[in-house]
Amino acid sequence: MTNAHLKLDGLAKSYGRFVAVEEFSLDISEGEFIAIMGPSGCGKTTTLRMLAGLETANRGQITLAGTRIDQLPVWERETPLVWQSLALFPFMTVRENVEFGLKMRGVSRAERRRRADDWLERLGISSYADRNVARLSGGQRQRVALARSLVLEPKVLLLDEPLSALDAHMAIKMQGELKKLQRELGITFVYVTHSHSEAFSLADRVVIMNAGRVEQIGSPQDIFLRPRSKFVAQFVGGISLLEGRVSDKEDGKRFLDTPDGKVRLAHGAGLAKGATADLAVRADRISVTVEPGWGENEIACTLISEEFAGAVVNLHLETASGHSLVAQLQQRDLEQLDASIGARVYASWHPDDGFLLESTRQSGSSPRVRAA
Ligand SMILES: Nc1ncnc2c1ncn2[C@@H]1O[C@H](COP(=O)(O)OP(=O)(O)OP(=O)(O)O)[C@@H](O)[C@H]1O
Repeated sequence: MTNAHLKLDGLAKSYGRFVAVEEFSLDISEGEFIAIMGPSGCGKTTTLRMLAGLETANRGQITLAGTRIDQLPVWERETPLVWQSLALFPFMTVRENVEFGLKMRGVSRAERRRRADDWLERLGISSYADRNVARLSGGQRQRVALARSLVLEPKVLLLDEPLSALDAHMAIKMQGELKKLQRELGITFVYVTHSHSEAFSLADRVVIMNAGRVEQIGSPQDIFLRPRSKFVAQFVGGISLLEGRVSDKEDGKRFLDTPDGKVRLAHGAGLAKGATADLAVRADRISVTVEPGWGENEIACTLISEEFAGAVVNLHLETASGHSLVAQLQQRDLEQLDASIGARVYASWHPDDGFLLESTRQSGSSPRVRAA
């Protein structure tokens, strides 16, 4: 038994021998905001289309509020999809677009109008009600697309990169509005996006996909602070990875032998001697100095480049073995560092700030084509 509102159980989709989605399982609670992320082609849209009923899964089940829906046609699913190209009817007015779904469901003219006008009002687009949608800005069209789905009072709203056509300013504004709306209505959102900031600021849980598989599901904090695999660490960014072999215990402490020297692992790092492991350290936990001797875990590096990112600056470093590390400094600390590009510097961190990745699967290493 499960009390999941929307349950995806082992969903899989192939096109010929190409595996678009290998196995997707997720229990979603009522009113939860789920974001699905991953590189282009990893299977995000295919997953959403299976939920919407626009694609038939080869395997697996979808259950909504205890009822199996994967056999139902699109119009009986109550899981409308709002997608990037919007697909509004260009020859209709804003109000006609919003009323369309209700008309298809046989709702009376007066009731259609009342409900459509209510949503136009809520989304701040009443003054455009009689305008042709072709004469709206991207942000206005986005609101019409939302109104058109929300007027049907869906249990789940599926959104495929809904803000990708908007400029950065409008996208941020709409992000806030979407989150507010989702909270107020208590509707479950499943939201596909390429934008890290959208996923991490909006979602209750983020799903990271890679080559048709789910790599990690967790709260934004979990994913950001505790990426499970090398792939997720690299995808999320801002994390330095060091490969090595776990060495003998010395004075009760465990070390990792890396090509750039020995580094101490956090207490409780439970790996057997000789095991290979990937150590991850967040960029904001790495200190950079021009003199050695400041930290317990210290690696000599060359300063390769500085990347300004507002109040902070990312320093890209290279170890003697050619490994890349990234350290995030405050502008003030950078001024104090006084090191130019090409200079020898020392990257250090506290052992407790390093964590071992659970899985060492490489990006793109999973076979995606089934044997004939
Ligand atoms: N109808 C189809 N026939 C064959 N292959 C398809 C079909 N639809 C999708 N694919 C392939 O399945 C894979 C997953 O596609 P999907 O659209 O789900 O990716 P995505 O993660 O949403 O990518 P993007 O971020 O670029 O939109 C891709 O390699 C795509 O080319």
